[in-house]
Amino acid sequence: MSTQPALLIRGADVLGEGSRDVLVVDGTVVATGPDAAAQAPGGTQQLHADGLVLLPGLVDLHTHLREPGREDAETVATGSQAAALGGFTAVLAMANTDPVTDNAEVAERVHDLGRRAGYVDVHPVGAVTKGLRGEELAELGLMARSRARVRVFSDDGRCVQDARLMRRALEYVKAFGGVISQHSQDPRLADGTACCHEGELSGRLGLPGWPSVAEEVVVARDVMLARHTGSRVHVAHVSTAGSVEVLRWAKAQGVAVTAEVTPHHLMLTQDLLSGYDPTFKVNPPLRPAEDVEALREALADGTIDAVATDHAPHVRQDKEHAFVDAAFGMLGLETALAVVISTMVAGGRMGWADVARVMSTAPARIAGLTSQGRGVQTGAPANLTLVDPTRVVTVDAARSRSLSRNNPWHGRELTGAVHLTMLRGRVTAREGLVWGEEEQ
Ligand SMILES: NC(=O)N[C@@H](CC(=O)O)C(=O)O
Ligand SMILES: [Zn+2]
Ligand SMILES: [Zn+2]
Repeated sequence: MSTQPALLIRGADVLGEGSRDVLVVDGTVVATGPDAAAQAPGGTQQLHADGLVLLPGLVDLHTHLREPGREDAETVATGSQAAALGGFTAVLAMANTDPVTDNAEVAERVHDLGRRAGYVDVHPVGAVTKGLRGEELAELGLMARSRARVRVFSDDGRCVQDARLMRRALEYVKAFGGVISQHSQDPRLADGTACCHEGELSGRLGLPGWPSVAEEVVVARDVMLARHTGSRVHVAHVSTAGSVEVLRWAKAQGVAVTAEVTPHHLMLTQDLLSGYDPTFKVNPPLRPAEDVEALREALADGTIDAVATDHAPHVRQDKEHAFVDAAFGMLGLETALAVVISTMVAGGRMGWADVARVMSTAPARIAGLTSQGRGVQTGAPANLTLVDPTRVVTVDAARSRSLSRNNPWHGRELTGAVHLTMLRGRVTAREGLVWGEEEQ
């Protein structure tokens, strides 16, 4: 392994708490503060970071990398590049691949592809049930003990509908500190055709309705199963005010439940569907403004623990259909931080320490990652993200590193841009370029 030159980051605003120098040697933060410069060994490179905010590297609990099986939509390498450009140093790769990540062999393959690409730590999520069929449990223990050390399990894309299976899965993963991440959608209340928030709009547009209660009944049930089993449940892509109410109650009872919200559910509303553009078709659907407001409030007050992208790339042929026939999902890795800054920081609802909590520390804790989300402290691995907090960027879908173009942010002005991302001291992305392109 080649050794990295030491790096002194000068004058960055660390978590918004004031400017400090940070010295990185051999992939580790070795000093912060006034004496960092004095400790720098000969040959240390300097990075002038005045006006930039330094955050711990972001961790995404919910990414679809599509490999194996749909390498035309995304690969571990291209998704990892998009992640690094978005300020991430670790991503959890969902199990709805082909073949499904429901055994140790596929999990290790995804893990190793991530290692080889080298832009972010790729942690495979294991399926809860074999083939995502919802019938029998997948090889949870074997995946946990594999080289991939799987801790997060999800049938995402599908809901684990059977309460008995969900109960057994929760009991099983408790033994090794795992967590079940649930795609909360009661398929009897919102089937596979449901694609528009159920209400006046779905009626007017003539689209099959996806009622809020289809999410809320599953969240409520799972909270009770978590309480009963004493195990951990995580609610993926929370989208309604009612789910927030259930979460608030459950947390007050001390139930081990955590939840994530996506950037799109924090900013975009259902009225975008009136043009029938399949770019805005996503599961769960975009909701009314009242839900968006409830989600923002819940993120700010800690009821929702984390922001997760649900980056869901799809090739043109799967998206360019009549709205009802198009695939569900939208891109998110490269824009997530800017959306959080634009919706939560710019208006003063959250500070930088909160951003670090919801996009790094909390997701790392939920996923059981010990070398991520550690903050900017001496002795911690140098997984870091430098942000230009006031730069306004107009999103251009054509410039994305993702192989797919289903980008709901195209043409939007967002505040905040990733300046640099570092994984264990190595620069993985810098000003729109990824590692390897830099030196040319
Ligand atoms: N979110 C989506 O609309 N789609 C996801 C699956 C999922 O997260 O449910 C996908 O895999 O495309
Ligand atoms: Zn889902
Ligand atoms: Zn998903």
